[in-house]
Amino acid sequence: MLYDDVHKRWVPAGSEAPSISRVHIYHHPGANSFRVVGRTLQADQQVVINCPLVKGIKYNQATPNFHQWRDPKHVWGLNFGSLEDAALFAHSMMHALQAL
Ligand SMILES: CC(=O)N[C@@H](Cc1ccccc1Cl)C(=O)N1CCC[C@]12C=C[C@@H]1CC[C@@H](C(=O)N[C@@H]3C(=O)N4[C@@H](C=C[C@H]3C)CC[C@H]4C(=O)O)N1C2=O
Repeated sequence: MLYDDVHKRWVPAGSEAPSISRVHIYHHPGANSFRVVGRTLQADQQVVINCPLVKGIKYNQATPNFHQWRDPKHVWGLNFGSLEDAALFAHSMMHALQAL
């Protein structure tokens, strides 16, 4: 999800209706860079998030299954389908942020 600062509300990332997506953190070892990429599970595999991780990002676990962070232009929010997914993603995110 993306936070629409003008209307003060969360909106689904990507241009289509809200849908379940699979979100990965990709590591590029050569550049030691990380990127969060999410695609819808539907056939179209629309990319709904494609966010490079930069040093200093504060990953906020607002609730056990809703985590959020800011990049220069957006505030991203992930509503996890399970607490296990949330914990796993947070663990990977914290690892990435420490490696930067
Ligand atoms: C200093 C700073 O940047 N602080 C940021 C947070 C932050 C802190 C530290 C580092 C990075 C960041 Cl990102 C901040 O406070 N932000 C970032 C943008 C939005 C927000 C500002 C105001 C609103 C008020 C309510 C609250 C909110 O959105 N809560 C969620 C919520 O209302 N929802 C989502 C789920 C659960 C809730 C937890 C699912 C959909 C909707 C709903 O439940 O229907 N807000 C925020 O989080």
